[in-house]
Amino acid sequence: MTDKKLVLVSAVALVDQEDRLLLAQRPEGKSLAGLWEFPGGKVEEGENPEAALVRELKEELGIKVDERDFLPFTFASHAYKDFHLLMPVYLCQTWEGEPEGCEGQDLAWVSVDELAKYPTPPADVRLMDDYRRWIGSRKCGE
Ligand SMILES: Nc1nc2c([nH]c(=O)n2[C@H]2C[C@H](O)[C@@H](COP(=O)(O)OP(=O)(O)OP(=O)(O)O)O2)c(=O)[nH]1
Ligand SMILES: [Mg+2]
Repeated sequence: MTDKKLVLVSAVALVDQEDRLLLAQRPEGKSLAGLWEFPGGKVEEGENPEAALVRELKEELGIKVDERDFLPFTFASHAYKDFHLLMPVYLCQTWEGEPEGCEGQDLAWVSVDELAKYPTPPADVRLMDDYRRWIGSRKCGE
């Protein structure tokens, strides 16, 4: 049992044609500042996770995505000190526009070999392993 508040966050593994993953650095002043995360954010009241992600990617990265291009990929269920995070992560390889850090956040397109250089929030450690496995299995199938 837990009395922690459940926080629902939608996030994306945005992967380009060279198999690079887009990571965003959490800005100063926010929790977990400086760590590299999957772009996304909190699902608001009355929103579903896919609609929230479409909105967040427009706000944070300035790109247009179609929720039909979101493939359910993995999720985090992680106990932070003050809340419990539930975060579905979708895979998306199609979008319109060039991602920019619209909220002043730094962005990085990261190949799987470089991933270890980008420290992530604690909840993301296992997700990065899922991503490594996915890229690995794709490369074998080529
Ligand atoms: N977007 C995202 N959030 C993550 C990841 N890993 C992780 O622990 N989180 C946590 C950090 C925050 O506690 C929460 C996301 O909240 P946020 O502050 O970014 O939400 P938001 O974009 O809606 O921003 P705000 O309007 O609330 O400021 O989820 C991740 O990979 N991506
Ligand atoms: Mg966010």
